[in-house]
Amino acid sequence: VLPGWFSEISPLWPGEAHSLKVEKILFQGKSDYQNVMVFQSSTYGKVLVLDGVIQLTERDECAYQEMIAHLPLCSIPNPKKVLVIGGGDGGVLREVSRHSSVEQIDICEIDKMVVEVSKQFFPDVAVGYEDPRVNLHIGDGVAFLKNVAAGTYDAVIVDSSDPIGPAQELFEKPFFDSIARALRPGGVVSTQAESIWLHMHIIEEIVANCRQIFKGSVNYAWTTVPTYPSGMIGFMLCSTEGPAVDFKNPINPIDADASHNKTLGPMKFYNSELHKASFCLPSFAKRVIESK
Ligand SMILES: NCCCN[C@H]1CC[C@H](N)CC1
Repeated sequence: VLPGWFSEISPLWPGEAHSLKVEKILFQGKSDYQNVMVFQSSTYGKVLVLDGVIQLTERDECAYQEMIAHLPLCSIPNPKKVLVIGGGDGGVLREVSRHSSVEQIDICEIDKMVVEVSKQFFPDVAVGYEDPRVNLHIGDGVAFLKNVAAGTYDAVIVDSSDPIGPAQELFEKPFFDSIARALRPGGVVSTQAESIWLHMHIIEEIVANCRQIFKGSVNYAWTTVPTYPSGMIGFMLCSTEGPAVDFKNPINPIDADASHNKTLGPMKFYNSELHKASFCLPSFAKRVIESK
């Protein structure tokens, strides 16, 4: 390791490693599930790292949190009940809370240390927990979904880390089955779906599973996140059988003047044009994803 630099080395992106200059290590701990670290970077603000993998930086977290939340929620009229699996840093909660139609936001995060560390070091991200509609459950998302009554949610957002470690089973078919069961007809799911530059095989398998399970529509969208491997990351956007959902046509714009948007400040990344553009794919990815 170069003095003063953090490099993100992982078997999930062999032969490459994004690096950030480190000013100061702010926290290092080991939870029941993973190593947790926070450092002050020179140019991306504070950085949250789990098992050596960058989860978010203050400078570019907006891209991921806003897109994973607003791509599904702006595609259906009046989302009321939303479930977040993972997302312990609170950033997705912050974005979901911008939707005034939402009445209930359940979140199931397996690692309590992630919640506590985010509240301590990333207050502008963990602000999502301050919304009275939020109900925090600490536990395994797989078990949580087994106890959810069928058809409960309008939207489920799976803000997971990578399929290595605690999040492994959040990429497998039984989990997608349990999401489909928890959604109402025409309900939507948005999941972290890795990078077309690095994980085309993982994406191919996820798309094949989703096509079997989600009989509405199945789409892959993407965004740029400079500090994620390959500088981008994608999402699966799927809907269950029922009222048709056209993810590429954001029918439910965010109520920009809603009171909670005053406390949260304006969005930094998401907008309706970018919503539409995010489903446009390079040919090598289109060939695989749209043929499945
Ligand atoms: N809410 C924080 C986002 C966590 N998402 C993942 C972190 C690890 C990355 N390699 C992929 C995205």
